[in-house]
Amino acid sequence: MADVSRETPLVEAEPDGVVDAVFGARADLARQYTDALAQHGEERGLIGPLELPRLWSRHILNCAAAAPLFDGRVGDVGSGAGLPGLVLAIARPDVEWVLIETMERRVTWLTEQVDSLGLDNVEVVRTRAEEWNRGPTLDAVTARAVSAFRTLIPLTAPLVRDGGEVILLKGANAQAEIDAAEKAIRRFRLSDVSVQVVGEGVIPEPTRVIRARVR
Ligand SMILES: C[S@@+](CC[C@H](N)C(=O)[O-])C[C@H]1O[C@@H](n2cnc3c(N)ncnc32)[C@H](O)[C@@H]1O
Repeated sequence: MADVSRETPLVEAEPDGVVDAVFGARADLARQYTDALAQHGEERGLIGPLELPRLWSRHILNCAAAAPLFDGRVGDVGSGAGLPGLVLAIARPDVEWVLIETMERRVTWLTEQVDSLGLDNVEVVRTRAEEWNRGPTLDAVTARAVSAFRTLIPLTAPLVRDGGEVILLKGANAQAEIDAAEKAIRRFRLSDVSVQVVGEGVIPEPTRVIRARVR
């Protein structure tokens, strides 16, 4: 008899029509990546089992909703399983993505996914963001679930060119995180710091981002 106590939690069914609406012609690539994460994410230490029943709404679609905000060459600091970087690279093949991740086994996963999805707009770089050695060359940097805005500023702003942006995926506390980051905002010369909600009326859980202009 099967040991039901060790069964994997059910993966969330794809919300009706939303994946096609968000990813368009790239919807099958998004499904391929989501299936891979559902199948291997837990055993490879990329995603907790409690996330599987909300994999589409809380993770994949939540990241994809931010896709229209980016242009040029964009870094994702602490990409982990590929959130948001791989999802964004699927949704926006016209943008170049640099996935910046320090942990070797996560870099291996990201590289495997880039290969199997056939993405030619993604570079995976194994480094700590603090040790990035290409200077302020990116048009924008994003991050999700890495740390509070106050501590993310020194990890992201130095990678961004003059006039570029940090665009960070955040939760309900976004405004409180901005209020707590006053010193770092001044020190790294950020301007136009704001909270924006994207994906309303399209995805089940709209996404909050903190946006700020660098220098
Ligand atoms: C909690 S996970 C979040 C992963 C993913 N962004 C997500 O939303 O699921 C944080 C990731 O950031 C990476 N990380 C933490 N600090 C970092 C740093 N200073 N530079 C690069 N990667 C970092 C960790 O190795 C880990 O993969």
